[in-house]
Amino acid sequence: MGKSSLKETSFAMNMNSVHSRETVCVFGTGDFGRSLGNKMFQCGYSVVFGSRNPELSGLHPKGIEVLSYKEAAQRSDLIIIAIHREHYNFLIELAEELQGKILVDISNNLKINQYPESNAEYLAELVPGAKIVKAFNTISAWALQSGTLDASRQAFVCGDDKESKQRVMDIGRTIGLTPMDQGSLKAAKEIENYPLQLFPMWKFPLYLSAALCVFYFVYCLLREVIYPYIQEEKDNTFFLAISIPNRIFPGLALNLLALVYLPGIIAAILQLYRGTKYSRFPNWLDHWMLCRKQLGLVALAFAFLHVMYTLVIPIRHYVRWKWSSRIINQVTAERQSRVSECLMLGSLK
Ligand SMILES: NC(=O)C1=CN([C@@H]2O[C@H](COP(=O)(O)OP(=O)(O)OC[C@H]3O[C@@H](n4cnc5c(N)ncnc54)[C@H](OP(=O)(O)O)[C@@H]3O)[C@@H](O)[C@H]2O)C=CC1
Ligand SMILES: [Cu+2]
Repeated sequence: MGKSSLKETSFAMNMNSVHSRETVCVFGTGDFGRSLGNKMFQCGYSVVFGSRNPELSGLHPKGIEVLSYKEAAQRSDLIIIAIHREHYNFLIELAEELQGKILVDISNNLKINQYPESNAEYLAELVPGAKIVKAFNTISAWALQSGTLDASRQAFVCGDDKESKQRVMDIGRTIGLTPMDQGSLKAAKEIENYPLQLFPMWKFPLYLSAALCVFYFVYCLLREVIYPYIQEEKDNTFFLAISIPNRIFPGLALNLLALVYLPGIIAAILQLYRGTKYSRFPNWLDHWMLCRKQLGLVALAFAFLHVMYTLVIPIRHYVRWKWSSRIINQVTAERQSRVSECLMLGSLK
């Protein structure tokens, strides 16, 4: 390591320790405020809570102070608002204390697009003198408490003031998250919708396979049931239960598998065409690439169904064979008994 890089490292460490002693204020001693406050405290920040009833909120590690909202606001220029949007109103009265400070909005809603504006923009309207940053809303209180952040380290951050955003991202990094800058405060609405979108990457694969399924089914229905009926008055409706599905499933599985590989090829061609691999893919291709795993899993599910149906078919054939052999046995047995009856009658005459 060169001398200059050593110097840089020690400078960075000094910067870190300066950051670590920074005081952060958290408004609200609920689940999330407590978890985030404790986590920041563990990571070396000095934490002050603001609460309606400072004397009632116990259970804080030594060294963490709980004050009234007004007092707490005066202790730091960075305040994390761990309160539900519905209770933001009281912040208007604190406008003077909050003037010029960084307010971090971490709130979520219960429904997608519940309010016309995002919670962060609403906060900006209530406290126009403050710099608002949206962050940490996709991190759960439970994950912060239990330390199981592996799957959800990404913390989306947005805000209009670059410096404030940077400070919030520094806190995120210090407590072990991976902050992702999402741009200006306009992105807050989208970030607030993230936790409410269930399995966002499954939507496209599921809709696509449903559409393909319907298409193939109608095609097979026309070809194997309706056409023979019109042409030869043949009733093939019994194909509907097993034969047709079992023809659709492997085809679907193969088609979906092809769709798993196709975007990679398109992307490669695009990169060759553009002559660089560092430019962004168009949105549709990006989304397609991101749901390849889900497409592959749906393909696997169809392949599995195909296996199950294929195993069912021999059982069906066996049952048919068993019935017909029983009938044949009965018929031959009856015929034999008739023949022997006739023989008996003949010998009697
Ligand atoms: N829980 C979670 O996992 C996550 C929560 N969030 C967001 O964090 C915010 C807080 O959530 P959470 O901690 O779970 O909620 P809680 O209900 O546990 O806490 C909310 C806190 O808000 C304070 N508060 C201030 N004014 C009022 C009021 N008028 N009525 C009621 N409470 C008031 C209270 O603190 P005090 O009594 O000290 O005044 C209360 O403890 C929400 O916006 C939520 O969307 C975001 C991500 C995850
Ligand atoms: Cu097969």
